[in-house]
Amino acid sequence: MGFGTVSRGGSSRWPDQRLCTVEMGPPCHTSCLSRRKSSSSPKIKVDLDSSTGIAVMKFQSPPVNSLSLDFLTEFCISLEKLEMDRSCRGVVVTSALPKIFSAGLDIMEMYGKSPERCGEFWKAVQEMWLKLYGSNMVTIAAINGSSPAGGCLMALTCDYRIMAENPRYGIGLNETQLGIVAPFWFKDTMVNTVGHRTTELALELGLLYSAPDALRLAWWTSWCRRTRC
Ligand SMILES: CC/C=C\C/C=C\C/C=C\C/C=C/C(=O)SCCNC(=O)CCNC(=O)[C@H](O)C(C)(C)COP(=O)(O)OP(=O)(O)OC[C@H]1O[C@@H](n2cnc3c(N)ncnc32)[C@H](O)[C@@H]1OP(=O)(O)O
Repeated sequence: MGFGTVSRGGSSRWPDQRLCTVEMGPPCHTSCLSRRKSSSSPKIKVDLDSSTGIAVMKFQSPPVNSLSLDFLTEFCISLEKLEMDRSCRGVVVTSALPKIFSAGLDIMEMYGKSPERCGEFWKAVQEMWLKLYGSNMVTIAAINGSSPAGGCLMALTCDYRIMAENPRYGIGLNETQLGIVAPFWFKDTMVNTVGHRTTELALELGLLYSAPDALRLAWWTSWCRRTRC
């Protein structure tokens, strides 16, 4: 798989060449296996191949990988652990569930909760964004399912995106369709990737894009024809 370039740098873990390639073929002889480190928390599984320096972080929180306080906390801890592991240079975030990358913020976290709990939740959302955006590692979203709202934010916050081509999968900041306003820093993250005009239209209308449409609008430079990638 090939990925396009973005202007982000300042890390020794970034490859010298600005075009980077990730091979995700079958690993499988013994010496390779011994370089694999796995860890699993209830909602997130991480596999790090120290020989390539690439970790795959899989979301496994049925039914829709919604971003609950627990999910976000596990996400940040997993990312921090990889950040501290000098053998890890890049991380692919993806879903272990069929059809869904992430349904975005867990709606149940925003309903009938105490102000303290709401504050804790919102801080965790911001923490996820800050940690992912500020990561020293190369971050890649392999979007193998629908990715509305907060799920889209997470994908946009990565350095690179690849999306599985399936007409049922949509990605976008569709908050307007839900009657809520995307926070300014959600909007800014989208502007940084696709520019002002596309963002303005997308947010006003609460659009969800298919992979080919998003590709045309420069959300990414590659999409994957398999439904699972
Ligand atoms: C405290 C906070 C303070 C301030 C913040 C204030 C405002 C924040 C403002 C804006 C930012 C908002 C960002 C967001 O991310 S809001 C969430 C937006 N996401 C959605 O609306 C997604 C809605 N879901 C879907 O479109 C579909 O479910 C999906 C395409 C993901 C999957 O479709 P599918 O047909 O496969 O499954 P469903 O039958 O629809 O759902 C299965 C199951 O999952 C539950 N579900 C779905 N989405 C969520 C979610 N985001 N949070 C929690 N639960 C979710 C759904 O209810 C079903 O449950 P059940 O009926 O029990 O089976």
